Parts: sequence; C-alpha cells; structure tokens
Amino acid sequence: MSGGLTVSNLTAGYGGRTVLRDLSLPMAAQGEVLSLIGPNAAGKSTLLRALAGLHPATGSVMLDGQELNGLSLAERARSVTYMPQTLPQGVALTVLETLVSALRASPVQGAISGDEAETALAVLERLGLEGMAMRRLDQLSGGQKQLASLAQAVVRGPRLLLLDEPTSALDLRHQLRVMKLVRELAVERGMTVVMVLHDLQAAARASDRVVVLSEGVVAANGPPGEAITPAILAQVYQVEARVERCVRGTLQVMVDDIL
Ligand SMILES: Nc1ncnc2c1ncn2[C@@H]1O[C@H](COP(=O)(O)OP(=O)(O)OP(=O)(O)O)[C@@H](O)[C@H]1O
Repeated sequence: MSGGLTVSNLTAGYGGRTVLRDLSLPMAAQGEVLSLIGPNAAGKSTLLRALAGLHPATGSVMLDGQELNGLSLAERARSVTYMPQTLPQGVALTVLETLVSALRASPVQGAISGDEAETALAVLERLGLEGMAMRRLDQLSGGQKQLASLAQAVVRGPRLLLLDEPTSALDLRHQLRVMKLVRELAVERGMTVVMVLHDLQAAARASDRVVVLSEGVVAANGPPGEAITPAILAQVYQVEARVERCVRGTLQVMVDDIL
C-alpha cells in the first residue's frame, strides 16, 4: 500500500526547553502499527501530541502525501484522532452520546440519527462494550472508561490513529483484545497507528515496527526483534534483560536486574 506517515526533523519543547530534537521516524505505511517505547520522560507523549497538532512543533508530518503541520486543528482532526493517557473525568454523557459527539466533532445536540447510532454501536460491539451504550461515562470503571475512549478515537475512521498507553487500565484479556482489534482495524481501513506502550512484550506482539525513544531522540527502530534487544534495553532502560523467541514465534522479554 502507498501513503502512510512520514515524520521528519520534528523539534518541540516546553518554554525554552527542547524535548524532541530534530526527530525523524521511519516511514509507517498505511495499515501499519508503529509502537513508541522508552523510559519515562523520553518525550513519547509530547511526540504523540505534536503529531495530533495539540503541541507546537517545527518539522514535517506527512500523512498520505499531505503535510499536516500548518493545517488548522479542525482540518487536522478530519484525518487524525488521538487518545490521551488520562481517562475522561466528570463526563455526564452516555457512552453512545460521547461516540456520536466524536462522530460529529461537536457536542450532541438534538436527536441521534439511526446512522450515527449504528456506526457507534458497531464500534462498541467490536470492543465488547455494546452493553455500555446507555451507561454514563463517569459511572464506568477505569478499564471501561479506557475502552470507551478508544471507541471514541476509532469511531470517526481516522487515517492516523494515535494512542497513548491505550491498555494501561485493562486486564490481560482486554489488553489482548484491544491490541488485536487495533491491528485488524489498521489493516481493514488502511489506517496508520502510532501508539505509546510501556509493555515491551505487547509492543513486540502488536507492532510492525518499534521505535525506541530516549531523551527525545530515536535510540533504535525496526521490526520488534531488531529494536528490542538486550543491548538496547541496557542502553536505554539500564536493565539487564534477555530477549528470546518462544516456540510460537512470540518475542519474550525477561528482565533480570537493574544495571
Ligand atoms: N506540560 C508540560 N510542561 C512542561 N514540561 C513538560 C510538560 N509535559 C511534559 N513535560 C516534560 O517533557 C518531557 C517529556 O515528557 P513526556 O510526557 O513527553 O514523556 P513520556 O516519554 O511520555 O513519559 P512517560 O513515559 O513518563 O509518560 C519530560 O521531561 C516532562 O517533564
């Protein structure tokens, strides 16, 4: 498939402090999943927000041949959706209403149309949340809120989906389900996905490509087996680790000690 995401020479920071330095990412094709890993404060969330257009950055973000930097936030939001790390608080709308708001890109006013409800319910079903449609968001558990946030991010069918630690509040089964769904949606829709994960094993399993970020620069990148190695983990996380492939071909990361 042609198109996809190309990020070149991105620089961003806070006040006078540079957090991302002239950062370029490997090209992520349409339908590919790219995971960002790296220690705390490496700049992963800043990078996602910069890609979403929610944090100012210089450099180039090309999506399917279109330069996103310079577009208004509303224009950018037609192609890009972003799921933040923080769970929604104090939202008194039902899950269905939040999804329809996301679809309309404005708060729900008036009746929800049959088409809108159908689109929203189809997404909820794929996340196993169909029973939650009429529940208020602020009355859901942490994990249910996170699933509802993900539903909001995917319901508009973005060309670029940005997820910041999308499974941090989920149990094991839901983590696997979400990762599987993200991959399926990427391929079905030709959507490019960039997600921040702390779970290296999940990143290895769910991604076509892994980028290791350290102090605002790319320390390693490539297919999971090339980016997640004992040498890289020692350099970036200062841990002693083994990386092995199990009989089923899945990458296993075993951390033995702090260096
Ligand atoms: N709003 C802000 N104002 C000032 N500095 C900030 C702000 N947000 C983040 N930073 C700083 O930018 C750097 C990168 O933060 P960022 O949140 O991008 O890291 P991260 O890799 O996502 O970290 P984590 O894994 O801990 O979530 C950190 O040093 C942080 O203190």
